[in-house]
Amino acid sequence: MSATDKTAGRTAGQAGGKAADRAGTGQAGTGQGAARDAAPPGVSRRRLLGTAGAVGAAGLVVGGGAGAAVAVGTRDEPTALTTVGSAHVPFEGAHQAGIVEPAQACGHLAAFDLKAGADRKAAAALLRRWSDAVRGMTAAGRPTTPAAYDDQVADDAGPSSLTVTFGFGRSFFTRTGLTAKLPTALAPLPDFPADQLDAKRSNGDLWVQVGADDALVAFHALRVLQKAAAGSATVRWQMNGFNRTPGATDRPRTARNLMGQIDGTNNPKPSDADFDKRIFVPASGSPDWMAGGSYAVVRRIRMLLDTWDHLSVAEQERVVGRRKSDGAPLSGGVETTPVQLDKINPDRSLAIAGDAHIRLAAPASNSGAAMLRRAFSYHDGIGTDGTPDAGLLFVAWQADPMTGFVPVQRKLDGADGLSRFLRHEASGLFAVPGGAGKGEYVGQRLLEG
Ligand SMILES: C=CC1=C(C)c2cc3[nH]c(cc4nc(cc5[nH]c(cc1n2)c(C)c5CCC(=O)O)C(CCC(=O)O)=C4C)c(C)c3C=C
Ligand SMILES: [Fe+2]
Repeated sequence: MSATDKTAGRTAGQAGGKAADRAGTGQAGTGQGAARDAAPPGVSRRRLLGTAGAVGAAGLVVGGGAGAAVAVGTRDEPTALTTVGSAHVPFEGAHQAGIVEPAQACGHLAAFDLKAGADRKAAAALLRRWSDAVRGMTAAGRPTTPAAYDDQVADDAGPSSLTVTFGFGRSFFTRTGLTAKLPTALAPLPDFPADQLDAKRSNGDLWVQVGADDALVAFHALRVLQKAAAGSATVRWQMNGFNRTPGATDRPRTARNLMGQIDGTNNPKPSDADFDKRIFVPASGSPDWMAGGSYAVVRRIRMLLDTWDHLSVAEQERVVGRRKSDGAPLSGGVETTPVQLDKINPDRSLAIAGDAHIRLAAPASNSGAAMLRRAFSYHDGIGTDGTPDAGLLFVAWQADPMTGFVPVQRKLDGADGLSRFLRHEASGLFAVPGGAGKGEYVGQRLLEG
């Protein structure tokens, strides 16, 4: 089976409805793990054993004898990539890649500012260079990188589900004289009283989200973008994140965050009737260049882990409203059981506490407001206060932040039980246009329309 074949299987396994030219939300049962974890039918036993390290080598002796081990080590023929390396996500599509696909194991978020004098034409040329480079790097088979940018860091790997997603910050429109095309939905986020934001690590003219299931592939992609930006834009900030490695769990499971909670369960699903409406700007939407696009709210949320870890598991569960072991709501059932916010315990207390995170964040508590959360964890060592500088690179996707992130964060800010253990340290809002068609670059309708 070729890399493309495997990808076709992966995509079909994830497709859950209308939005699903690329689908899956990192939820248990959406098929992400099924595709990533499945025994790779086209991968030879030779390859499996040859890459399995010490454990594999031991297995080899038991299963195939020492002679087979020698054969693996000495035969000089190309071997198939595992499914992790060969899985690829198409660059072209109605929506940009990196929104509905499950969050990969490695992620980089970066904002770039245009250099003084870089105008609309320079920005268009940059987006063209970036799109062409990403088109090559995400392709099936052996990814290609424009020779001028290539450092060969990702040479031996496949695309590894690489996605690169581009967005425009509010300042981009002033810098390029495109204020007539500024979306209303890109109005600055309101000040949330509990925020402790660092302006230098917030916002920016252009935003890039890189995700891949291999750390070298993700690094390489960001490095290529940075080189392609030379002369036009410089990095304003960069944040590096991670998730669990595909195949690390016994079956597809929803991710855990650094507080140990199962996080992502009640995300909108591509199979939901209103998924597209909630997450993507419709074809008839305004401005027209945002058709098929989405708005990304990015928050670097530090977790006060030393304080959090002092709570008992029962206290931690009360704060969130879900069981830590399996993510089941405290109103009963299993992880996927709908939450019953009005459930009363025998002692007449609320099963989901009045200030529980899932009560205050639920669409039912926010006039239906919903967003697609697709986060990476981060760990930047120990902070100056001696505690882990770790938390969540929270990325929320929605058709309009005013019917997604904003009302929910207004409700949560300093008020839900979880906010006592969090600190919002950086923030950004970006307009992410629809995907590029064949031969197009991302943002072409904005920059040439
Ligand atoms: C403004 C939006 C949100 C912020 C900021 C946010 C931060 C945040 N959340 C967790 C952990 C969990 N969140 C969970 C559910 C959940 N969170 C939000 C919104 C924000 N979270 C929503 C809309 C929901 C779904 C609510 C529902 O409909 O039930 C959960 C439970 C599992 C799940 O459904 O995903 C956890 C756990 C952290 C750690 C965090 C900041 C670091
Ligand atoms: Fe949350």
